[in-house]
Amino acid sequence: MVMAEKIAVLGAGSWGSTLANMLVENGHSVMLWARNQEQVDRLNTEHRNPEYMKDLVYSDQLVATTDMRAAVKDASVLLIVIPTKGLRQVAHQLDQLLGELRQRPLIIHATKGLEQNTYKRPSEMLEEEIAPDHRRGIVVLSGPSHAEDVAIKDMTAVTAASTVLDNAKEVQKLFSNSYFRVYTNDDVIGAEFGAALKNIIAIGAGALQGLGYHDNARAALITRGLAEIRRLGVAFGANPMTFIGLSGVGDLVVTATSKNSRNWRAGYQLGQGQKLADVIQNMGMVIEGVYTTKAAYELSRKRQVKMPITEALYEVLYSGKDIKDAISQLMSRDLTSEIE
Ligand SMILES: NC(=O)C1=CN([C@@H]2O[C@H](COP(=O)(O)OP(=O)(O)OC[C@H]3O[C@@H](n4cnc5c(N)ncnc54)[C@H](OP(=O)(O)O)[C@@H]3O)[C@@H](O)[C@H]2O)C=CC1
Ligand SMILES: O=C(CO)COP(=O)(O)O
Repeated sequence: MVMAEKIAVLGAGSWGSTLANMLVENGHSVMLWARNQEQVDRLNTEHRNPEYMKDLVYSDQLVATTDMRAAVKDASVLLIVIPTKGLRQVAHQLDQLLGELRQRPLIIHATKGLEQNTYKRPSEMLEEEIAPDHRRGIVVLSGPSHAEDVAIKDMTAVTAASTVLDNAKEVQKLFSNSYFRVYTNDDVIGAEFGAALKNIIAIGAGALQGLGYHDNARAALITRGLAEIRRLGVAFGANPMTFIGLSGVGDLVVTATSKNSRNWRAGYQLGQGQKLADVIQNMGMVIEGVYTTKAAYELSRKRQVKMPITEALYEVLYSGKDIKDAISQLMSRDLTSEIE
């Protein structure tokens, strides 16, 4: 039997609201923080989230609020599910609150990306913004987990990664249930690089499908995509084994093969000839891979790590290169060995 905790979930989009609902069903007392009052009112009265996960009827035990202080007060655990772009600012606000409230919760995040210009991973941003005496530890929750599947209680397995294994084990106990199984890992760097970079490959996989390519092309992209994800991660100290785990190949496969993936769908629409600006505007949810492609491309050049697929996608997204030309160029590079 798991001890019931007071948990604050910051970020009420597709993933934050789904996880908040699951944590309520796991027996915890959960407050979900969002910045939109109408969204909060509808969550509290109709138990629906107007813009995200529209088919999900949320538990009537889930309490939403726009007051971050009320959400965080007395919470022993905080789960942050804010897109990469907004993470630092929310973490900064949170740090001030935790100082005032004199609290030191365990901080979990489920954000998948790299910060623009600094190339920081989410846990690095959290470490920089939240003072050590305002937190017990930081844990990454990652892995193949579309909110759509978790909302219908489909079988899901993910990773809780922390340099302090006891913290990862705590998260494992809080989140695991009959359909959601959490494994632990001590490789935060690998978990975060896997999570961020798989979105680039998912856009590529969607684009291939949009262009009419088939199974062999997708398998090639996923496999060679994993090779460059691992290359960059290992250059920053990741354990290579992490990339054959849930937060590596697991998340890559789910995202690069599913219509539930926002990144895959974005790629598909690009492959069908839509403009990037229209794709972003019409998605209505974050497409992390668009921004991660830029950060990863710049980082790979800085570190001199070869990432040909990321580079090709960067040129398509940011320099207006035709996708078909990018594919021809990728296929006509010097022939090389698979194993480095
Ligand atoms: N969706 C999924 O299945 C999964 C997503 N993830 C990751 O989780 C993160 C969130 O994704 P997801 O929930 O899908 O995204 P959505 O686009 O569905 O929702 C984003 C949420 O974050 C809020 N938000 C954005 N910026 C800020 C900010 N500056 N301050 C406060 N709130 C903000 C939005 O609020 P508002 O509505 O007011 O704009 C919204 O509630 C991403 O990094 C994603 O990669 C990880 C695993 C699975
Ligand atoms: O990270 C995810 C699943 O594990 C969600 O991916 P998308 O953001 O592409 O939907």
